[in-house]
Amino acid sequence: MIVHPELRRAARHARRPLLAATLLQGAVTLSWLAQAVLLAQALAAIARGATGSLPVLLAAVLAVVAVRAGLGCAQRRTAARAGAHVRVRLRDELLAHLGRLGPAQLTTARTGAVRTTLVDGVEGVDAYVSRYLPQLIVTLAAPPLLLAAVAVIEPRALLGLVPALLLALAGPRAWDRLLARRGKEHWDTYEGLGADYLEALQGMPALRAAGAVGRTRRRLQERSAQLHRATVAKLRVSLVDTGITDLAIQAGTAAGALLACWSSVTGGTAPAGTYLVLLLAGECFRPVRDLAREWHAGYLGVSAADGLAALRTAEPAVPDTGREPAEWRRAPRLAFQDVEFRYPGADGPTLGGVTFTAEAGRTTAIVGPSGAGKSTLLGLLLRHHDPQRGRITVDGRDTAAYDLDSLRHGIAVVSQETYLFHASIADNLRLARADATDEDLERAARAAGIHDEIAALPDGYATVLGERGATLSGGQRQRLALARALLADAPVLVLDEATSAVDERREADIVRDLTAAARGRTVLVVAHRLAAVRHADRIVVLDGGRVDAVGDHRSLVAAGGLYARLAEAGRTHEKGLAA
Ligand SMILES: Nc1ncnc2c1ncn2[C@@H]1O[C@H](COP(=O)(O)OP(=O)(O)OP(=O)(O)O)[C@@H](O)[C@H]1O
Repeated sequence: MIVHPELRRAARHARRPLLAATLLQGAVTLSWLAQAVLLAQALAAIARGATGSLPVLLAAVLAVVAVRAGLGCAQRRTAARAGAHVRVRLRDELLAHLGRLGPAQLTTARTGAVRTTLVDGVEGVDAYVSRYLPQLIVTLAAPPLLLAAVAVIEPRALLGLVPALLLALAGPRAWDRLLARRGKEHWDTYEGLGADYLEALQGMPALRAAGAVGRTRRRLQERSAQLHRATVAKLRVSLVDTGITDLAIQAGTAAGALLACWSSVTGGTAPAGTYLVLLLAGECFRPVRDLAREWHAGYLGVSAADGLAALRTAEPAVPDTGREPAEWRRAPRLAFQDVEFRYPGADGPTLGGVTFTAEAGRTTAIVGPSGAGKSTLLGLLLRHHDPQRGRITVDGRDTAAYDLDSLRHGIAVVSQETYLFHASIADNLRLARADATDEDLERAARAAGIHDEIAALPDGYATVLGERGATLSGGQRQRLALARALLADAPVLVLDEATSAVDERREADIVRDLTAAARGRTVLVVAHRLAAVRHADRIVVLDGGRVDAVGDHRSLVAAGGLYARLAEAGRTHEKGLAA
């Protein structure tokens, strides 16, 4: 009888249907009581030899059975509706919260584990809330009423029923803590296995290339065995629970019946009363038995409750307290002022006092060696984290002053890791703008250098892409993601190695077309290959988390610093490839 606060909270999403389901469950229980009364009267009539009233009594029993069938049906429908409501609201709430948490959370949580909580955990909550909770309320309310009825007819029967009922309800509580612990262990193992499988499936090409498929299979087998052991450990405790309840039910029913028979033999109770007590003794325990059954259905919800609570209450890496809508009339100017940032738990700062501006409506490139902090800068602009010192302003206002959703909406991003969904090309593009016309899609695709390839497909823009865009090449995926970002029509466009999978010739063409298509927007580009950014209005050279130099291609090459060395290294690499 574990009532986790998270599950109580979830139940609030469907107060009314749950109340209706509980009342209907109560009515079902009352119908059993009515049936017991009628059967007791029929049995007493048979004992007396007064069979004249039997047809009426038996017809009444049949009517009660029919009514109960109807009530049961309505109860299950109402409970299913309540459960579905809880599921939808809970998933929606969790997804919205995950969206607010941003990528910072997803670098610490495993995707497979989050998926298990969102899908299986929420299913478990549905069963707990819609089936277990109504039965729990009925189980707490009905037996006292039945005991009161028995007390009126034969108080001595209570000597057997009350202790047994108390044992059936309170006995298993001694194991609640252990059961909760085992449940948590089981859930953690289950979540871990889900995450392991997802990772193995997604990383199958890498595993195959590394010849590590066999090793991974053995590791997954061991994890499955671990889950089996956790399930058995949990079942053992659960079985003790059920055993105690069953024992109490059997003993209580037998003791109640014996006491009623003894009372009848000694002339203390009339036959009708004895039959009624015999039948009511069984009815006292019916809700307890039903509760044990529903417990097994809703148990997964109890196990998942901690994980759900952790997900729902996870603190975003940045506070969303800004109220200003990011609705810039013109492309805004971006300014980084003495920005210092250290990742949580990192030894030293990743950025140590970065200052530069990206002028409104211009293209600014950020270049530098691997690990210089380029992606980190872009992450700070999008407020995946906040800097510990310094400011980042957009259109003269601190990024923290903007409403987080609208800030991120105003900045379209294409990163190295594009994400395409198992849907048509058009649907993938329209994620950026649901009301975009076919002409809009085509214009964006042309600018991103992918239109001709889409048009050559038999189904064109209606072509369904495999999961993560599996049916496209890396370069095509990137260009589609670029088209999507252009379609978003955001005043700021951020490209983080957005063309890294495209060949160098193509990259130069795309960047030229893109610059034309993005004219009027403020564009921030990070690229390894300097050829992709040499035409940028301004180039910021970052090294070891500090700005090494700022200028245009010509002046930076002339200055002969890090940029010139990077440009030289790029040229040597190109020659090497050409040779
Ligand atoms: N989530 C994180 N937690 C801790 N450290 C991180 C995290 N992300 C990046 N770093 C560290 O911050 C430093 C800068 O990383 P960043 O990705 O910003 O560099 P970059 O210049 O974009 O590199 P590249 O050109 O290779 O993409 C690196 O040393 C990296 O290890």
